[in-house]
Amino acid sequence: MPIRLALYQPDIAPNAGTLARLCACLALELHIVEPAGFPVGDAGFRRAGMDYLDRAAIRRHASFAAFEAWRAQEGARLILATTRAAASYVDFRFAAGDVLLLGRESAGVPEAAHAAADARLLIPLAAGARSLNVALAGAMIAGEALRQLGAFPAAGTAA
Ligand SMILES: C[S@@+](CC[C@H](N)C(=O)[O-])C[C@H]1O[C@@H](n2cnc3c(N)ncnc32)[C@H](O)[C@@H]1O
Repeated sequence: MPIRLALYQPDIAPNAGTLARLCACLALELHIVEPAGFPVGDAGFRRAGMDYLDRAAIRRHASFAAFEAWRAQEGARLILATTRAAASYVDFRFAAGDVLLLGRESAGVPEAAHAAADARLLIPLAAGARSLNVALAGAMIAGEALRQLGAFPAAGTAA
């Protein structure tokens, strides 16, 4: 198991669909911490995820507490992507099984999730820039983690 991606109460269905497609293409699990701001089966989610949704391993957790119970069972570290971090994600050593948590588009994550994280990582941005789109942030950090772990799917296996 390389890393897992997790979304904290995502607001915007096409972003979640884009990340579901990313996870399907990179053979990563996607965990969604509910409540999301859109229903299961949302048209924007399906449009962005396309047919990749059929092969995406998506697990929904009813609450952050339920997500944390699952993570404790897995013995996995929680790695939070946040604009409130000081440490750049490229300087972090990822480990197999890490769960990369992405915040909601409108508000990031609450203090409890921030405090629960084993590490908080920043994608450094140009002066004055507030944040990246959540799907782009997830793709950048997942790419670095897979590079470090040598865990990209073998070339030529894409369908
Ligand atoms: C649109 S941003 C959220 C902005 C929100 N106002 C905040 O303060 O967190 C959505 C999510 O993308 C990720 N993200 C976006 N830009 C980032 C950056 N420069 N470094 C780390 N994570 C970032 C974070 O997980 C963030 O919670």
